[in-house]
Amino acid sequence: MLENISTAKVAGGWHKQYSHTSSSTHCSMHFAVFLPPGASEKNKVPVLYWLSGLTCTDENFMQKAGAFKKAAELGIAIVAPDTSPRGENVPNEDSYDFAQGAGFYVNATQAPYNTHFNMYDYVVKELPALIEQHFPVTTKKAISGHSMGGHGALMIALKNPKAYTSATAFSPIANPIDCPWGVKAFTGYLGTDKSVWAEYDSCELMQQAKQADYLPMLVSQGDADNFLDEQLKPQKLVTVATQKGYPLTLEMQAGYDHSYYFISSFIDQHLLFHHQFLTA
Ligand SMILES: N[C@@H](CCC(=O)N[C@@H](CSC=O)C(=O)NCC(=O)O)C(=O)O
Repeated sequence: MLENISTAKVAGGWHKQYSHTSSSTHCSMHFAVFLPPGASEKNKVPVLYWLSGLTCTDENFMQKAGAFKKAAELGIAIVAPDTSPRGENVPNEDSYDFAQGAGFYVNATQAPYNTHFNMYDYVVKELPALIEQHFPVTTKKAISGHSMGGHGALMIALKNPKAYTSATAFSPIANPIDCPWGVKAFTGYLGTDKSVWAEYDSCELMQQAKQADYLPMLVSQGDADNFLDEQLKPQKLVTVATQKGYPLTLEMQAGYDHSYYFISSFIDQHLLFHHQFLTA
């Protein structure tokens, strides 16, 4: 059962927020959807799933990325889930990089997080099924995200290469098993067995990928990003991609930081990148 929370016309289309009870996270979840003008049961449109970063909700991308005009022009719907389960009964911590607002798009195995923190299942299975049931969309899907959400987008595409036409990321946490944000989150959600961590690490997954499962990837990274060297490490993904002949392009952008100012500067390019594969 979907509950509509807000509706606003934008760029000739519609931005809407919903809540629903999730069978994956066992709590109420919020998501936002942008429907381009003309989307209807007779004219279904493909979907870009957007995964946000630490501290975000469904609102950050929709309010700050400036994606609506280009998505409207290209006829692409955008769906932005929250970044974690939330609520009084959901475990939380007094930190910005773990628990609520920081689900890392994994299925937690460790108590007390394993009841609610199943964001992988939510994003990969439950949310697309819900979107395809209730909105005028096709089954063609692409995926993108920022920082923690960039990790989520690349990792989910690598694990489900037939489900997505293409994947892009802004400033992704490219190798979470080897950076402080990732080590903290994976220890808390997945325990200490690093073979389990590897199942959610884009570098490890790309290393295992079969050529028949390769899909086009674009990564944009600002060179003035404070998190670049310690947390993000996109060059490690490029090293694997080069070894494997994987079709990943990393574009370093001079002077840009980690913020939505960067995302809003290049979101049109990412939408155009996905459009060519969503409409092929
Ligand atoms: N300590 C900072 C960190 C929060 C931050 O920078 N969040 C980014 C994503 S970082 C990686 O996942 C973000 O998107 N913030 C929201 C926004 O609208 O900019 C802090 O707590 O501020």
